[in-house]
Amino acid sequence: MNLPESFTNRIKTQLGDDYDAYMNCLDQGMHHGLRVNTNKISVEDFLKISPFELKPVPWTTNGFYYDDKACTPSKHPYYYAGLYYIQEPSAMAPASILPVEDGDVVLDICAAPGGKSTELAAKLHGTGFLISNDISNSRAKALLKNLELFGIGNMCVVSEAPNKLSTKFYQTFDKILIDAPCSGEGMFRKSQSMVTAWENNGVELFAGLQRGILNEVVKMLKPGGTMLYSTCTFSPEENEQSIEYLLSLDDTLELVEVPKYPGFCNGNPAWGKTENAELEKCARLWPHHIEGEGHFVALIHKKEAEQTQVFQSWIHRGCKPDKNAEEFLAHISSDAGIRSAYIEENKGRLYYMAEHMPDVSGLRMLRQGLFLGEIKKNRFEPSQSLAMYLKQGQFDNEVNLTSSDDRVLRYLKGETIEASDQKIKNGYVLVLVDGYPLGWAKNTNGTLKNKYLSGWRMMS
Ligand SMILES: C[S@@+](CC[C@H](N)C(=O)[O-])C[C@H]1O[C@@H](n2cnc3c(N)ncnc32)[C@H](O)[C@@H]1O
Repeated sequence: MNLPESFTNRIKTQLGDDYDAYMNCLDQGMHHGLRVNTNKISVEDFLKISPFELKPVPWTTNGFYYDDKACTPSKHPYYYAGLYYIQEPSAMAPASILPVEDGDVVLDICAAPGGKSTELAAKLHGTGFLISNDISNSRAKALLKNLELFGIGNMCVVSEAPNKLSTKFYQTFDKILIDAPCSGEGMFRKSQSMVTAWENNGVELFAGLQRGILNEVVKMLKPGGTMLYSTCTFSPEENEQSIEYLLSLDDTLELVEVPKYPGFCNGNPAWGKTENAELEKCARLWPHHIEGEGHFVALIHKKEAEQTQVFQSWIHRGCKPDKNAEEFLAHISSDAGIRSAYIEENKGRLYYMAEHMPDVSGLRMLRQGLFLGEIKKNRFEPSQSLAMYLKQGQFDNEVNLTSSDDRVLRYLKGETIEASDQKIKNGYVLVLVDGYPLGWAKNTNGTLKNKYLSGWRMMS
């Protein structure tokens, strides 16, 4: 691999005797992983139907390695059913280690395209609330798609600068993930373009960006709350030194030991500026010690205080849904948990709001709550996100196809399919693969007109 001398000199000083092992491993192929969406399927059930040969990623309960030469999980219908996320294995560590619990209010501040947000949301089990933010609006669109694909409803996707968020959300969050923009030294095996970007930007630019973000998250974490800082780079300036900077902002912050799975190394106090021995509690994942591209992870707790400010809840105005929407929603069973008191309408679009929804007015917002569908010309058109949110048996008109049925791929490509072999009523039908929803179709006497969201279609 072609690496700039400025990088090899620095990493040689950093690694000492480990340098050769690191350099040798860069000439081997990268590791590929997928992470099961436990919001839709248990790991046990997924392993029963998995068409791929999988090997567990040791630091997660739901992450697995696959051989990219033997299979392409991103092209399988289960991917379109949101049963897993394709994720580099060391990138699975941060969301797995942040101890999200039911009912938590969580912020993922640098979230796009959603690799970690999708796992944080799954860990909430439909309770609490997730705000997923990314400063880049175009990347936030991909983030929204991934959260929708995962069937998440108790979320908000925003695209804001951290200082705008902190004016709104003072001491609001139980958990915060900061997967910081970084120089990406752990991405060199993925693409030579990452090396070029590293040469163009350097580590100082990112160290500055990280400090700007840390200044704001520290205000947003509740006393008693926990945050996790991660990067996919190795430079001390962006890792140990960023954590030293964070600790200097608030003396109620303390480092928590990151679990050290086999191959994980301690953070290195000598790579900081204050020689704070506590930095050993951080974890460094190096590609020559684990099967993954590399990461840095730090877990930080804010000590309890007497007073905490609770976020200003969304005021549920509620609405009486339009007659056509109401008729449609009557076909959804109550165990889907969509209660009419929490439905909001905005310009003909209906949203299901979580019970405890932070007030995000005034923020650049891409989505608040679960988008249910739209009233168009006196008809209600259900959304793709509603289809992904539902589970088998929750809509009263379903077509369940097996993954080997060629109609599944044809459906995902946007074609009309025949279903005269199925006992279904005319009108909207939820199309499933092996019991997992893919999207909507409209049945007329056994012919299913395709209603799969055009932007999500499978390319031929
Ligand atoms: C490492 S990536 C995040 C990857 C993501 N957590 C995932 O797992 O898919 C860093 C992200 O930070 C975003 N970003 C950069 N500066 C930011 C800022 N000041 N505030 C919020 N997001 C920022 C970038 O647009 C980028 O999407």
